[in-house]
Amino acid sequence: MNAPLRHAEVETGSGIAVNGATVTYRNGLTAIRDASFAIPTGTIAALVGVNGSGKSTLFKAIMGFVRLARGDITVLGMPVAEALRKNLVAYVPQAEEVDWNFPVLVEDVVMMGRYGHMNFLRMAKKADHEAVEAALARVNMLDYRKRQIGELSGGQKKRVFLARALAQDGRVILLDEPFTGVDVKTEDQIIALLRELRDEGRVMLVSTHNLGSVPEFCDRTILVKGTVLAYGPTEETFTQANLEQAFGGVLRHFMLHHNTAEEGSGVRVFTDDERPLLFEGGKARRHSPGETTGEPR
Ligand SMILES: Nc1ncnc2c1ncn2[C@@H]1O[C@H](COP(=O)(O)OP(=O)(O)OP(=O)(O)O)[C@@H](O)[C@H]1O
Repeated sequence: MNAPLRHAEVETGSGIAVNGATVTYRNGLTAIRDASFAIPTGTIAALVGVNGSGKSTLFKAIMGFVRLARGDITVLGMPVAEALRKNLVAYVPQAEEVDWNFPVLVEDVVMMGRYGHMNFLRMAKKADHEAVEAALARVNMLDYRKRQIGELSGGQKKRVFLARALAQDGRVILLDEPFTGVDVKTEDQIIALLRELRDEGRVMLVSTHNLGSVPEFCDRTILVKGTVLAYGPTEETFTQANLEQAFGGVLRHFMLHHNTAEEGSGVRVFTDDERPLLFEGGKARRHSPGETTGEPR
């Protein structure tokens, strides 16, 4: 019998359930040990941790790219291999994983999301073209459909890969650092889109270094450091104490170097996109636009 999940949740509509997962790479390094978390459908969850903490390894495990030495993962209640066969898992990669010099048009990238729906000849049908068009319209990139992918800005590239996930109609969407290299406006657009997708009952798992945005739009947070340190509703897990455990000195360094001011129980953390994160009584919230920052409250 499997060990019970930490913060045991019995959820109907299970989105992703990772139970005691351990991944050891060929060189003998165990990147993730005994990791457990569960995310229900209709959720945006943040996967938060420092570089090398194992976020990508968890993504790879959910996409079946790496084998589990122990434990198991189910996606929408089925084993990973079955969910992949049914084309249910979509992936939005980090910019660094993509060869931007490869000569391919925006609409061709989005069409790749349809491959799993086509037969082995990969002949696009009317429905496939319609899905590509709808996906590009949804991310406001229809006007760029004939552009070379390498000719786009960082935020536009992200939106094209989001459109690919939409064209695929993935019920579970894994997004690796979706806010790196995008401006605040694009970040807001992406967040708005993720909220719509959540309301459609999809599951989004978002790996991010941008702590500032997490309490704003992620319902759940999973803190990673070689294992899952904590997971659950963001208001319970995204606490100063848990973040310090996950980030160790890095969080303090981050605070020290970003004009943090401590007053009473509130610690202001000025994040890289200039929208500070504020810890009050150990809990985080983001400053609202217009709210004064740096002033005693
Ligand atoms: N193919 C591999 N073979 C051996 N070790 C690996 C491999 N891929 C990753 N690792 C190691 O596993 C650990 C976790 O790496 P992982 O890429 O999952 O971290 P991450 O949290 O995604 O980091 P980042 O934020 O930098 O993307 C690291 O120590 C890394 O060096």
